[in-house]
Amino acid sequence: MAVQGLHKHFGEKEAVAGIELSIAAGSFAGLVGPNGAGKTTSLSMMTGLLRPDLGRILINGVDVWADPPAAKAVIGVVPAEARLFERLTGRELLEYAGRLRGIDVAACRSRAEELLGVLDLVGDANRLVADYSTGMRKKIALGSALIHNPSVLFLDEPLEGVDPVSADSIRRLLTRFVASGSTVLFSSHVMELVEQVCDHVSIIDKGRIVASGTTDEVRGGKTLHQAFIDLVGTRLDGGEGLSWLGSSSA
Ligand SMILES: Nc1ncnc2c1ncn2[C@@H]1O[C@H](COP(=O)(O)OP(=O)(O)OP(=O)(O)O)[C@@H](O)[C@H]1O
Repeated sequence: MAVQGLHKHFGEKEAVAGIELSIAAGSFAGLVGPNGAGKTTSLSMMTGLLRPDLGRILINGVDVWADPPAAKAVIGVVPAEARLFERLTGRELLEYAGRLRGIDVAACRSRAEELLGVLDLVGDANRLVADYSTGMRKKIALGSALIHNPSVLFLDEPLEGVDPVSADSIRRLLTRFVASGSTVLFSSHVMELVEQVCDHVSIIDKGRIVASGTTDEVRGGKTLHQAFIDLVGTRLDGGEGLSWLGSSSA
């Protein structure tokens, strides 16, 4: 997939200021950046949810904003806070997601069972999504985004609020998905995770890509955490102000 000259303003605020990205098929790519850097805005434009002011996004050569149905047919999306059909059970939600994607009933059923198994949700498959925990919601949203076997999967903070066991099942599923030749692009604040799973990393700050390449290139011999701090800078000056904070002051 490729992103060319992507821009977005909200009033005076330039949220995304000319992003260029090129991610090869079969990559496990991470988009990292501080709060407010423009990750969610960029992902929303890439997935056809927010119209760019300028720029193009190409997925398998299809321009997302010139032909949204064709582009959306080959992508899957897991937003940071997925809006799910709360009154369906987990199993029903997966089957429904498959049916919406035009997959026949028998295939939806068998794919849903396999996904429930891999995501460790078999025991909760007949509970309403409204009663799911944060981690279970992330997992069922991921299953719903994968059931049509997309070529590119976009995830916004996929492991936020997810316990280590669920995080591991999500990570394994994504790794398997990428190994089959599909592409993952996800945003995260968790540098250790990105460093561990991603072969491609882009760092975004104030709406601009400040580093992009293989994980080793971007790290440049340091940890990704250190490279990130060096590029983006520390946000809080530890020496100035806050003299009242702490037990030594009255
Ligand atoms: N709908 C909106 N209206 C006005 N400003 C917005 C809107 N959405 C985002 N912004 C602004 O655009 C900038 C980028 O926001 P965005 O949500 O893309 O950042 P982010 O990198 O995803 O941040 P976080 O890591 O905190 O989720 C921020 O300054 C934000 O306040």
